[in-house]
Amino acid sequence: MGGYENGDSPAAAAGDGGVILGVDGGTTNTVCVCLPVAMPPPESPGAVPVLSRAVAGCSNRNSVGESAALETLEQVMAQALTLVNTDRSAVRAVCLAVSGVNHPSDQQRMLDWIRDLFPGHVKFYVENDAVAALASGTMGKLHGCVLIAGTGSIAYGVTEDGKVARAAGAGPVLGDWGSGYGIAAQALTAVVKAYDGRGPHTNLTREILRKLELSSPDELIGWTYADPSWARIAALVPVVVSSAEDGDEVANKILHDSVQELADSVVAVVRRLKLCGEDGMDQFPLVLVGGVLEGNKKWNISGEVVRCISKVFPGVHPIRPEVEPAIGAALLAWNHHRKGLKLENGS
Ligand SMILES: Nc1ncnc2c1ncn2[C@@H]1O[C@H](COP(=O)(O)OP(=O)(O)OP(=O)(O)O)[C@@H](O)[C@H]1O
Repeated sequence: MGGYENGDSPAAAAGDGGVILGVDGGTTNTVCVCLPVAMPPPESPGAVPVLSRAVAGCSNRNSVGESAALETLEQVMAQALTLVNTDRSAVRAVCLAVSGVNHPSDQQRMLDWIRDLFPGHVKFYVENDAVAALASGTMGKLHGCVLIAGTGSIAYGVTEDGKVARAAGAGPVLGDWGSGYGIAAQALTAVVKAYDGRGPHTNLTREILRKLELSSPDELIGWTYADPSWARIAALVPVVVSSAEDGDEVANKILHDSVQELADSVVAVVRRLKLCGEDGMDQFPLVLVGGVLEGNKKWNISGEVVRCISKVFPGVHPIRPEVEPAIGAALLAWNHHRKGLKLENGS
């Protein structure tokens, strides 16, 4: 990922204009990137001059508690600055996009905390991590909708005047059926139902048992109780996809229903934010992120989701980001900082 030009010292690479930090804080890990303030607007993802990139562990306060999450954020930002031989005094703006920031009170608490770490002139933007994913597809512009489908799923939209809306993303108990967990849980349920005689025969039984090295559906009970972590269940999605590709009707129905769920969450967000007019023809970006939306040989989940959405909103403009969310967060802060400078200069 990026780096500074050969021959430049890190401090020179940071330049007199100072630096911007972008942080993508997740449950699995936390990434911080450092960009120079003095850079031309990047015309392509490859043109973003990343000065440094640091990685740390989980910073979701719902998973590890507030003090551990804040400590991780502080460490990862310090490490990114050390890698360019500079310190907090060089920072002009920071965007923290962190999972678990769902409410204005979460945002306010984090702002109060981060203000004490940096000099008074630094500008801060605290957002949900979905915002960094959106910005990674729009190169820092906050407008449009992002659909994330990994272990969990969420649709999150932002308008140019700052209104936000989300749909799904509430966890499996509250109906995220398009998520990796949702798809795999439906597949496991179908296997158990078929075994009981409550549902149709499905090749998912053979394929899932083979994958888990179990010999009977009875053993699934012990397997799920042994460790019900969402990611462990969600890891079965490729088995569902390959069974559907091989013509299994139950697997195909699970994927079609999940595609509809994902499309419905995007449509709900676009409607609520009026990102598209009544005729559905206005163009709006839809950034697609997460393992479930990766391309497959035959069963193209993201392609099907976009096809469903475009029946309602033909103006949908799908984007697969070419930069990581932390760079999206940094570009967002960089854009805000640049606009602020222009206003100060009266241009
Ligand atoms: N080829 C594939 N087709 C469909 N799904 C896949 C494919 N490869 C991996 N997956 C699924 O993608 C999910 C993991 O995606 P990702 O790594 O984006 O999620 P995560 O970061 O663990 O979750 P979250 O974004 O909710 O924190 C798992 O459910 C996995 O089974």
